[in-house]
Amino acid sequence: MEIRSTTDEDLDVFVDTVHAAFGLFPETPVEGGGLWWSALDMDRCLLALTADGQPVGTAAAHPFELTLPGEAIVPTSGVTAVGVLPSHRRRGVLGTMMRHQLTEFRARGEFLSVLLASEAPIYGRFGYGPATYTQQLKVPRHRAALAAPRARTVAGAPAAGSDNGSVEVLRRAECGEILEEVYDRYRRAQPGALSRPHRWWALRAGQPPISPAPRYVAVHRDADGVPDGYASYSIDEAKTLTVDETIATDDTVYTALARFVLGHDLVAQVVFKHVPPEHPLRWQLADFRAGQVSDEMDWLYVRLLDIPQALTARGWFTDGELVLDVDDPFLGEHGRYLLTVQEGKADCIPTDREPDLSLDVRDLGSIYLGGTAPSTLVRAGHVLAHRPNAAPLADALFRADRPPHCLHWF
Ligand SMILES: CC(=O)SCCNC(=O)CCNC(=O)[C@H](O)C(C)(C)COP(=O)(O)OP(=O)(O)OC[C@H]1O[C@@H](n2cnc3c(N)ncnc32)[C@H](O)[C@@H]1OP(=O)(O)O
Repeated sequence: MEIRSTTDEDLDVFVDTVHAAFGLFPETPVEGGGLWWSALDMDRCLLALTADGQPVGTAAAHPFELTLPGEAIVPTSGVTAVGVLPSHRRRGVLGTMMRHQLTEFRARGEFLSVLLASEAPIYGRFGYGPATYTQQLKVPRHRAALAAPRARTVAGAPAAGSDNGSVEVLRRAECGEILEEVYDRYRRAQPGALSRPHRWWALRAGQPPISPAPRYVAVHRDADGVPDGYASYSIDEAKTLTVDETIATDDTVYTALARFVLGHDLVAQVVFKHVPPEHPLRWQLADFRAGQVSDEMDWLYVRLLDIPQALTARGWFTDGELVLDVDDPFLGEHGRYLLTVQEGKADCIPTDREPDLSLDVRDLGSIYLGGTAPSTLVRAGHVLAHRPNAAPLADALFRADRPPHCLHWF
């Protein structure tokens, strides 16, 4: 089995092979782009070939930036387009491609990698753990009233800022660069969010609202007219208004956009796709049970490649000290680290002190962004706590400024 990097000349073979692996036929290119694979960087793709040169496997990586807790922005490779022909499965082709990729990422100086998994059991063995989660929120319109915010200042005035902005509805094709600019501001402050490289928007490569699919977009502007949020949506024959994504640079803007779609005439229900866990919108509904949560699922998987670098890159919100004993069976590595957090910054050095927690690198990937509590993995039997207060201390340390969330599909 040979694994080799591709060039632009390999695009057709790559696209045919990955589609055959998924049992699909490649779509016919359309003018104006819109095809997911048009955004691939061919010099970051791999082909697996048999001894007689037949392509049987594919893997690709997008160069993204990932926002970590504390608004730290780091480069990462987003693994995608992984496929092995049905005729060549379970012979180790994927394992060989994964090893090749991880070596390449490290050679580029990257200390973590991410992906979205087609099936949850595939990637744990390669050191990837689910790290962000997403869910749908459905609200019947007749139960969609928002409660008045209860928080008051000491002087008794409402504490929540009122929205001084405005909402304008545009067709997707009329939005110009507004969505790209607003998304970029949003993702820089949202832990777990990925950058969307300009070429994705230019090529219309991705899911709505990036793709050319027809959409209306409610664009929110601040008091000075500067766009600071949007909700891209469509309404079907069953009178369901489905919001592809609600992107807001702060909570007041999110509330204004939610209020707008929830108040839309001639609509029976509103479905918000991709709501982050613990999002305040459910609490804002006057009728808590009006918000029906469904389709909760894992989204971004994280794989650490350099543990001290990764742990010192993110922001921290509680001081403390923890010894982590980390096993990386796929890469055949093992390390014990003393993590010391002081005033928002971490130091992470090798140690031979007794460990507080012993864990697999995939589980460290799951807790890294603050979206999975270490104590949950202790209770699940995956992480071993060596003393009673190790898990609560780890929970407090790893918790992020807000739950990580990613809604970029790749
Ligand atoms: C990030 C993305 O692109 S997600 C898209 C992933 N691709 C797909 O789902 C397309 C359809 N599936 C496929 O193309 C293939 O089945 C792949 C790519 C998932 C796996 O490729 P293979 O070459 O068969 O995997 P490989 O032989 O290296 O398997 C390595 C191990 O993973 C296991 N494994 C592989 N696929 C799966 C799966 N879908 N579910 C559970 N375990 C799996 C194998 O059993 C093997 O375990 P072992 O080492 O204990 O024996």
